[in-house]
Amino acid sequence: MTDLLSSSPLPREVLAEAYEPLALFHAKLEKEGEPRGIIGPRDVDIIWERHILNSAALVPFLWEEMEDLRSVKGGREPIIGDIGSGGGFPGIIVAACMPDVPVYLVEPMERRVEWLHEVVAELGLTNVTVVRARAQEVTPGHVAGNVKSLLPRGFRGFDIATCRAVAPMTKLTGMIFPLLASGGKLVTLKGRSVEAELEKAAKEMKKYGAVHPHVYEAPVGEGLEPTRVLVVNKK
Ligand SMILES: C[S@@+](CC[C@H](N)C(=O)[O-])C[C@H]1O[C@@H](n2cnc3c(N)ncnc32)[C@H](O)[C@@H]1O
Repeated sequence: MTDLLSSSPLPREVLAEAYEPLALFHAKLEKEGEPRGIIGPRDVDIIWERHILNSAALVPFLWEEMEDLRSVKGGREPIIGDIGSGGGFPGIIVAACMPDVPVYLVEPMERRVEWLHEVVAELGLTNVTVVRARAQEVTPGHVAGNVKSLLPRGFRGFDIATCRAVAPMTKLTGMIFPLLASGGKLVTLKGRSVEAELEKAAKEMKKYGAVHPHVYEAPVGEGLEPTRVLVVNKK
C-alpha cells in the first residue's frame, strides 16, 4: 500500500527542514507501524495526512505560545511535555519541527516506549527525552523515583503540554493541569466535539485553574481538511 501523499510535494512544503527526519519516521511507520500495533490497518495509506501533517498543525500554535512564555519566563527556554505520546503523535513531529526545544514524551506503555526510543535514535533527534510514566507520575511534588533523573533538575512542571486522543476534557484537565508549571499552557489537538467537551468540563477546569480556553481551526495542508487546536492557560 502506498501513501496517497507520497508523490505529492505537500509534506515537504509543510514540514520544510523537518521533512527529512519525518520522511524516515514515515518510512518506519509504513513498514512496521501496523504489525507493531502503532497505527491501524486503515491508516497505512494516510500516514502523512492523519498522523504526521495532523500533528504538525499544532506547531505554529506552539511557536506563538513559546513567544508568550519566553517574555514572562525571563528568557528561560520553555520545555514541552507530550502526554500519552503513543507512537509519537504529536510529540515526535513537534520535536522534529522545533529541534532546539526540549521535548519530553510521557507514555506509560512499555511497547510504545520501546518504539519511541527507536524512533528518536533513528531520526537522530537530540532534543527528546522519553519518559516511561503515567501523567500522574510526572506531577511536581509527586514525581516517581524512577523518572526523577529523566526530568530537569528542580522540575516545576512543563511550560507547555501537548497531546492528542488521550482523554476528553473532563478527564484530561485533571491529568494535565497538575503537571503544568504556573502560567503554563495546554495546546492540544481536538475533534469537532471540543466545544461540547469544554462545556462538560467546566467544573474540572475551575478546580484545576484552567482558564481562557480558545479553539482554533488549524490548517493541515492545502486541499486537506483542517483540524482543531485547543489552547488553555493555567492560572
Ligand atoms: C489513543 S492513544 C493516543 C496516542 C497518540 N497521542 C496519538 O494521537 O496517536 C492514548 C495514549 O495515552 C496513553 N495513556 C493512557 N493513560 C495515560 C496516563 N495516565 N498518562 C499518560 N499517558 C496515558 C496510552 O498508553 C496511549 O498511548
